[in-house]
Amino acid sequence: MAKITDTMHKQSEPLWESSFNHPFIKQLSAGSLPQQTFRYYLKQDRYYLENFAALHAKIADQMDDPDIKQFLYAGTQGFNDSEKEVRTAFFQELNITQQEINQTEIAPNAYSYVTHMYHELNEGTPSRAAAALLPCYWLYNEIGKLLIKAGSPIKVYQQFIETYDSKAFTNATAKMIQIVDQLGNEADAEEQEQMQTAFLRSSYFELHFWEMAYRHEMW
Ligand SMILES: Cc1ncc(C[n+]2csc(CCO)c2C)c(N)n1
Repeated sequence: MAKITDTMHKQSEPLWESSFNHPFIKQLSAGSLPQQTFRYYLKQDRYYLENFAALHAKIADQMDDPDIKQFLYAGTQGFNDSEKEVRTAFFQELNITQQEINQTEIAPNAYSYVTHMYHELNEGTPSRAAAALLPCYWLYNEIGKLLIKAGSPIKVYQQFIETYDSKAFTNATAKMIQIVDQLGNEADAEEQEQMQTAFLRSSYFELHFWEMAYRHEMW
């Protein structure tokens, strides 16, 4: 039987291609991305990351498999220990203060993406929610691998790229793919389709996250 993640990857290909070719990504690599745009991205991403981390634990609570549970709980912990630390360093380098973070109004796409993930868990199933988390790992890992070859002349942009090409992150992505495949195998046909839809929608929101930052999207 074909792996559900292969189907998901294929279905999302046009959206992912648009992410790879988005001016935000192109300019991040070239070093021409305005710092204001990156600052905007980081402030919105803070909201996303906090919810993303919290969701790992909420999904883990509802999983039966002890390995999956452990990986997801570690995801919450890992975010709190490492990803947040990397971002704190970025905030310092770009002079983003706590006050500025507190005053950031959450933009439409960041709000919609987070709401979508909660919807998949609260109105759907833990397997659908896990599928909604996967593009976050997988797309960023593919972007990291694509961009690392050329790198970026701007230090923070280079550090950003390196985070997503790292061995630890590549391993976490592989594990998350394996988890979604296992959950896909255990799901019936209807839930498999819903998992694919959750993945596709997250891929859409990932693409629009770049667009949101690039256009400084507001309500
Ligand atoms: C919108 C958005 N999507 C994906 C990521 C990447 N990301 C966030 S948490 C995490 C798991 C490991 O820490 C990964 C890969 C991001 N930062 N922002």
